[in-house]
This record gives sequence, C-alpha cells and structure tokens, in this order.
Amino acid sequence: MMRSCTAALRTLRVLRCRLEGAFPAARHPVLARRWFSTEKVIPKDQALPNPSWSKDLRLLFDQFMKKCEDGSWERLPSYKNSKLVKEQLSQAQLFTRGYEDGLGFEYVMFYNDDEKRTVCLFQGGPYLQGVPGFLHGGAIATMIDATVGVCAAIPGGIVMTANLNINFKRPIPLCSVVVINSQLDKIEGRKLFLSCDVRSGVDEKILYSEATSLFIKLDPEKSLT
Ligand SMILES: CCCCCCCC(=O)SCCNC(=O)CCNC(=O)[C@H](O)C(C)(C)COP(=O)(O)OP(=O)(O)OC[C@H]1O[C@@H](n2cnc3c(N)ncnc32)[C@H](O)[C@@H]1OP(=O)(O)O
Repeated sequence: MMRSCTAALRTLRVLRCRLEGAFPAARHPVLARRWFSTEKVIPKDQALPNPSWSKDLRLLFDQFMKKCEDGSWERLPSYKNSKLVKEQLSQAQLFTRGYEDGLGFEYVMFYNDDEKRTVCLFQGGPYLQGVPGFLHGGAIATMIDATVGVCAAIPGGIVMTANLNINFKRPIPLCSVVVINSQLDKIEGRKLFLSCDVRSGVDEKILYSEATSLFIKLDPEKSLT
C-alpha cells in the first residue's frame, strides 16, 4: 500500500515537471493551485446578474429573460460551453471571464435558433479603458469576436475566426451598456459569414460599431499547428 502511494506520488511529480516544461504558465502559483488541487471546483455561471451590473444591464437582462419564456430565445450560461465544445477544458476559461466582477467584461448572451442570431448585453468596466473615459478598441473587438463566434459555433461546431472587419463609428463610454447583435448571414461549405452591430443599450439609438466576419469550420483532417 505504502509502496503504491509512493509510486503514485512519484508519477504525479514527473507529470507535473513535464507539464511545467511544456506549459511554463503551470508554474504560476494560482494556476498551480488550481491545476494540482484535489478540491472539487464548482463552476459558477458568470452570465447572471451580480452587484456590479448597472440598472440598464439589469433591465435589458430582464427583457431578454422574458423573451426566453416562449422558448424562442435561450440564455447562454458562461461556463456551459458543452453546446460548443464537447469536452470540458477543466481549468481553461475565456479571458473575458478572468476579471473580478465589474472590472472587465460583464456580459450575457442570448441565442435565437430560428433566426440564427446571438445578442450580447455588454458592460465594459474600468480595466478596459483605451482613450480616457472610453472602451479600448481591442476590448470592443474581443466582444464582437466572442458574440459572432458563438453565433457561428452553435450551428457550425468547432470554428475559428479567419477574418474580422470592424468599423468603429462612435466611441463607447466606459461602464455604459451596449447591445451586440449578430447574425449568421450564409454558410458556404466550411465558411460561415456573419455580421454584427453594436448599439447603445436600452434605446439602441447610437450605432457604435459595425462588423462582418468569416469563420471557418475546422477540418478534422488538418492539424492546427
Ligand atoms: C465559442 C467561443 C467564442 C470565442 C470566439 C473566439 C474566436 C477566436 O478568436 S479564434 C482565434 C483567432 N483565429 C485564429 O487564430 C485562426 C488562425 N487561422 C487558422 O488557423 C486557419 O487559417 C483557419 C483554421 C481559420 C482556416 O484554415 P483551413 O481550415 O486550412 O482553411 P483553408 O482550407 O485554408 O480555407 C478554407 C476556405 O476558407 C477561405 N479562407 C480561409 N481563410 C480566409 C481568410 N482569412 N479570408 C478569406 N477567406 C479565407 C479559403 O479561401 C477557403 O475557401 P474555399 O473553400 O472557397 O476555397
């Protein structure tokens, strides 16, 4: 018994060294704690209201939850990527979910299967500042990519962004709420064409950005590297 425990620990140490060699990030104390801990991680659905959500974000969330009642729309929980990626990538997470509540990307997505549309309600926090007082363009691009990505991945399976074109028309005030509305326009073989706009939340009067994108369904015969 004692011998098998020692052997198991030795194997674990060897595996850990190999992992750290392959992925230097595994030496990071927080990751190491998560990856090598035996504690069960209880997934938290981050696409639900938290105290950092503004009144506008709550209002829009409630409106969309009402639309979900007849089954035409569906809220997409943030941890439940099973619809998109079959296997759970234990400790991996979208980088948009790496911030503490309210500081970075606060958002929830809703999907309409009949219309092949995804709507993202997004509040960009203070850590996403670009020009003082406004959201960084990269943060806007990230949320556009994530929203059209979901819109492509639900019908398309495992897809990657091949092309993303964005016209930034007006700067988005930091901590304001915007609605990212994306739709699948057409599918040609492995190519999925999508479009998207970003408007001010609640009234949708201000058009902040417009984008088009091309996603490619991965060919299982081809290696990514
Ligand atoms: C679900 C979570 C949401 C999060 C969303 C986040 C999504 C992301 O950020 S993904 C990360 C960023 N993207 C990447 O790193 C992708 C890097 N690129 C690649 O790996 C490859 O180019 C890849 C996989 C996109 C396509 O490669 P491959 O499968 O070999 O495609 P390939 O055979 O060359 O082309 C297929 C078709 O697409 C077309 N195509 C490929 N790339 C492009 C492009 N950039 N522009 C226009 N057409 C293109 C080809 O011309 C071809 O067309 P046709 O079938 O008519 O001849």
